[in-house]
Amino acid sequence: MEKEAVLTVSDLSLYYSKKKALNTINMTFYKNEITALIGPSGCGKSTLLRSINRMNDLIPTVTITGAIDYKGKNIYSPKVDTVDLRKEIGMVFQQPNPFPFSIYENVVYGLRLKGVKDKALLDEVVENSLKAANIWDEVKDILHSSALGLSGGQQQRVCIARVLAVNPEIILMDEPTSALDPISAARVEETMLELKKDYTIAIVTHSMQQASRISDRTAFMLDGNLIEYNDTKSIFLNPEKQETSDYISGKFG
Ligand SMILES: Nc1ncnc2c1ncn2[C@@H]1O[C@H](COP(=O)(O)OP(=O)(O)OP(=O)(O)O)[C@@H](O)[C@H]1O
Repeated sequence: MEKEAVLTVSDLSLYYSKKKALNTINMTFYKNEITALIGPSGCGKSTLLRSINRMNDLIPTVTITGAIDYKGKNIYSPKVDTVDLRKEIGMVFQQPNPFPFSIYENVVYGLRLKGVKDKALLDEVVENSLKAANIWDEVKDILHSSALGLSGGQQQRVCIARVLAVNPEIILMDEPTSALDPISAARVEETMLELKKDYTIAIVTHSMQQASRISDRTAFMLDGNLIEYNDTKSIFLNPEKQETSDYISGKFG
């Protein structure tokens, strides 16, 4: 069955001042899939990921050409409200970044900003988001303790719950497990596999094992170019391009 496209990147180029970091990228992300972006350091993975919810707009030297179509609109159209966009296309970072508040307040942060006051509703969102992020059982009795008291892996799952609480469609994850120990990383990977039933996920990873374990599709990037994009099995078992083959066999990067 044809997969449903959620977001399409068309001829996207991005400069930091004069440095070209993305060169005419074309790719489509599909619903309920995990798409991995791989490639050596500096190839533009994080830049591409951050372009998908316009995080690069926060950098004054950035210029962008091309388009990213989401729900029939170019997200770079001046009419798009980036605050709303970043709720629909949420982001989880490499370093878990909980706010210095309770676990509960971390999860409801986005809803409080929207002015939601209904306690029963907030309680429900907290429970559902923490359950979906695979951490409810560990924190349900300490919801009002500081999130900073949790382990790194638990903090990362609370950050995932914070993203889920505002009901996103797409979750962008920039090396979400690289700061975690292997057991915590495995819990986050399990969480991602659960989440893809309801969400679409794009992940930047340095770990080819991680990409091959959890992603449905993999994009290999080099020097700002998208070299090859295919289902993950094909990329790892039968790459079409020599550069892809060299990278996955560890010849560089
Ligand atoms: N804020 C910035 N200002 C200027 N140049 C930047 C900025 N962010 C990234 N770059 C440059 O753009 C290029 C792509 O960087 P990017 O972080 O997207 O690569 P990456 O593949 O994610 O790397 P890594 O795997 O090391 O995180 C690099 O040459 C980097 O130095």
